Amino acid sequence: MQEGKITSNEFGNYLTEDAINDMQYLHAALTETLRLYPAVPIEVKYCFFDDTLPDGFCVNKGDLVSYQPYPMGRMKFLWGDDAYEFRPERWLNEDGIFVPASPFKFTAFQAGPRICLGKEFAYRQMKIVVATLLYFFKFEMWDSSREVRSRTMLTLQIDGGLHLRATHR
Ligand code: HEM
Repeated sequence: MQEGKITSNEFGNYLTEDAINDMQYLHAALTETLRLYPAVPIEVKYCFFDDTLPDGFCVNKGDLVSYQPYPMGRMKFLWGDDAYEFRPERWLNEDGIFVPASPFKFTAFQAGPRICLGKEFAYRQMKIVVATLLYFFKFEMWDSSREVRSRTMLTLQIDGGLHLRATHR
């Protein structure tokens, strides 16, 4: 620990409700990460009865219907020409305040009555962990020439892991 630096326990005291709510850019960066790399990349639903979807498409009992957060997060007609770019600013208004997208467009947490119950809790956890790590450490790729690829399982995983070098700030 460098002289003059606070400890991680002391840093924790700064992570109040207000401080976490004020982390608008971090909220945007986490959302942008989930847009491009949704933890659940592909979802399948089973129809319990015949039904008509909002666009008029008919489904029958026993049909499987899939919605796919991974490709949806990269569709240019949904996100614009820079859909493949990691740009947290797309989520912020001119005052730097996070503006949520419809959960039917940003589907990483699903949407409707069965939307992820832990969504807000997950954001809080992610903000606490990321804010603490970034306060104390700088991260860089262990091998900057390596291309990071994801692997689609039930959840989205990083092929071969993500090897980083962490140095104290
Ligand atoms: C970044 C983190 C998370 C993501 C991306 C995420 C995503 C999702 C998704 C896509 C579903 C729908 C699954 C399905 O029905 O097929 C879901 C459901 C659910 N999640 Fe999360 N989740 C996250 C964190 C959490 C946490 C931390 C909790 C608990 C504290 C949680 C609790 C739940 C529960 C209870 C459901 C079921 C809701 C229902 O079926 O009515 N999630 N989540």
